[in-house]
Amino acid sequence: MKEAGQMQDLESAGAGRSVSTQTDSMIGQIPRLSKVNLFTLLSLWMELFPAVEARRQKSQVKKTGLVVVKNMKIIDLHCSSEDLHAGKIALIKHGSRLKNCDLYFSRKPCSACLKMIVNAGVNRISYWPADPEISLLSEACSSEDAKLDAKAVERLKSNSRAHVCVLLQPLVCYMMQFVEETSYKCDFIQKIAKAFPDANTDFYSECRQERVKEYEMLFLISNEELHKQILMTIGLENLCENPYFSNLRQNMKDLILLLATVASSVPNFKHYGFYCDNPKQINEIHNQCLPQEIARHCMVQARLLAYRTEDHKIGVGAVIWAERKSENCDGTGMMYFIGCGYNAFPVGSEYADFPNMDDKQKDREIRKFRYIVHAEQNALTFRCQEIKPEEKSMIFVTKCPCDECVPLIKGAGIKQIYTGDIDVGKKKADISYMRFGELQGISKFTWQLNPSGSCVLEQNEPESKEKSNLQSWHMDSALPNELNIQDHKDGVMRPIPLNEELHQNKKLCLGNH
Ligand SMILES: O=c1ccn([C@H]2C[C@H](O)[C@@H](COP(=O)(O)OP(=O)(O)OP(=O)(O)O)O2)c(=O)[nH]1
Repeated sequence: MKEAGQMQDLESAGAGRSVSTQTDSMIGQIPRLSKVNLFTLLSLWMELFPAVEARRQKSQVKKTGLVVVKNMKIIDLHCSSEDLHAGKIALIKHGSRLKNCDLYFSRKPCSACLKMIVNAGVNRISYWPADPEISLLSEACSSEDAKLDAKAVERLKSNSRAHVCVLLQPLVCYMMQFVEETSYKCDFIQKIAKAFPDANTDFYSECRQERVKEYEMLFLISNEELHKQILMTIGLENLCENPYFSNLRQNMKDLILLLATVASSVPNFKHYGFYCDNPKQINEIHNQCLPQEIARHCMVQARLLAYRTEDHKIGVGAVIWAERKSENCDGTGMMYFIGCGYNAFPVGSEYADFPNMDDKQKDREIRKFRYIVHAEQNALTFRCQEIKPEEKSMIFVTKCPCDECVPLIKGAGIKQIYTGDIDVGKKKADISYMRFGELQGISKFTWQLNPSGSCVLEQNEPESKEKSNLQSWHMDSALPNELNIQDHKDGVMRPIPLNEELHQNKKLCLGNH
């Protein structure tokens, strides 16, 4: 089997650890997402980065997400824009620094991208085995150009030093169950569940189901025969036979389900979102909240990272982004990636090198707190870009930053924190969360009901669908009966009566991808 054989264990390759896959993927009691699957999931998720411009709907070129990895560390996240494919964006951004990098694409890249990235000396190109970037689906299927492109890609592949392959690993035992449980239990869902105890619909399951459907449409070819045809055209004929084909589809379905589950844990529900408690702050430009869809998108990235934790009790993920003053060539608009991390013991350590008990343990020497590196600390340490003081930089953390991390975030010059506030004000034996509440000089956006719109929301109102216009900035300073939407393009404030908005948004929304 040419490519299925490449579904190998990559954990130890470059990861600096000699532990076996099973030990590594089952730290203590909780299952762990493999790095390869994390990169793949993030590439799919980047394809869904909320569009800042009109999508290429009619074009045969599909939007593509891309994760750039060096030494098994994520160094950038991209998504194609109106003008540029993801591979070309990576080339523009990194040039020959792509040498020896591994690239994870949400679709097999077209020949125009492939020839450049191969030429830059990349080490490996992994892609999701469904419809490629130059689509072979629908009427376009018969397009001569699409088939020619697929052939050219094969030729480039066979003559290149880079390894062009499909890397999908089966999830470890109980991974899916664990992701389902932790997603449901996470702060974002629980806060809503507590506020609406009588809600007669299980909004979380509804969210999840809708997302599963949506992502299956996008990332899985429902007709198996058509899928086989596409695999044959893109040089994966060896995967068309069973059991390889059914295994491949099962792995794809599992990853789609996992992505949908994590994505629904930061739901687009009523007027819940990341809001600032201090309305005075938001008039300053550096303090203005991101569009909620983008904030949720980045928080889901952080939540995915948390499934790589080495703490057997709680996973924490953090991702840092910044906003340039002008448009970027990337499909992420003005946003660009700075770094990411999760809570883990120091790099190079082996499982069992360090104590891992929590503060309920009487013996202080065997507690984890002096050894585990926090998600924010890893994101700052392994960042691949400088944090520029003149730019709006922001960190998304799945858990409220603790007292050890708050001064680090501030000292690094990060302007905004997006997080939950479940532990705020808590003082535990070895870790406390007192400083976040008192923190000044950084805007804090915590998960809550929009403070300016909450007064008119009734418990049994239809769920609200957020406006998908990402060129609008939601402003917290709205009058009680209306939400002010600022058109970011022309700077004009356009008030939308809340009633009208609710009327437009009857259906529970799972995001507007
Ligand atoms: O800003 C932070 C705070 C904590 N952590 C990580 C470090 C450690 O791995 C875990 C500790 O979390 P918690 O405070 O919830 O302690 P616990 O002992 O795991 O849980 P609890 O005492 O709530 O039962 O979270 C971070 O990554 N960033």
